[in-house]
Amino acid sequence: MTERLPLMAGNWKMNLDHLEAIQHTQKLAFSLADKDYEAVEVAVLVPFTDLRSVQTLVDGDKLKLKYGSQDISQHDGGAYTGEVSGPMLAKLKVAYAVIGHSERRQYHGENEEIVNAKVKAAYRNGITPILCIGEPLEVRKAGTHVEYTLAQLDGALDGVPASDAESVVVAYEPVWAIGTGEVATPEDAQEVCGAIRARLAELYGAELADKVRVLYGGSVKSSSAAGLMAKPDVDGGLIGGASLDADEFVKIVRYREQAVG
Ligand SMILES: O=C[C@H](O)COP(=O)(O)O
Repeated sequence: MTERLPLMAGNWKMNLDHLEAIQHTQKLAFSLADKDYEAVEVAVLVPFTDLRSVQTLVDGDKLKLKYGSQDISQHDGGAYTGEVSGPMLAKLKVAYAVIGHSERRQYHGENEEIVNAKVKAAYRNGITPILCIGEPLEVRKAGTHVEYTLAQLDGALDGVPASDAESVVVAYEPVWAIGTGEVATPEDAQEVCGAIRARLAELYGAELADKVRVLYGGSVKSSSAAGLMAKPDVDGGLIGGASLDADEFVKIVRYREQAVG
């Protein structure tokens, strides 16, 4: 089995202006040591207006912190008012773009076709997608959460070749656990993350599936991270609210020091 480097990615959502972003990034940079980065890849996924500030800090101070955007346009340029393109993001050297977050699906009408086009736009521009999938509460209650989530995965990766898909990061985020304080149990997370890897194996082969990092997201805190990370198919976290507190985020990065709750 491949040794997958865990990824802890902080999704700031629509929080922290560019001045606050500088402060927050400096605090993370000060707190995180080389040994943290050796054990875990650490990324911040920031509002578009923060990207240039974060890039300047990362480049200037040669930080090992990775950064990315929370969205990407499906188009590479043109008359698309308000959109930010892959080439623009690539110029800012973003490593990642979050694609298909449930908040974008819910509030911005992003369907499978758009998510798929955005995944392709990211790859076209050398950016790694963090592809978010996961079921709403009613689907969980109906017990069809695995099928629902795998259908989202199939749709998002439709027509994506293995040479691209091998680097994808998939984030399983059950909508009922996002921002609610209701974290999925490690067993819930493993059930779906394991099914995602199995589907990747069906689509692209076991070797590729073994390399892909599958994250869990939804109310992750330092008190729950170790338990989630103990599961074999959970390779990291997509962390919203808790990533806005630098000390708490650093504790999550150091989940190995926390008790498995
Ligand atoms: O992208 C992050 C997820 O939406 C989780 O957010 P949360 O940790 O605030 O629940």
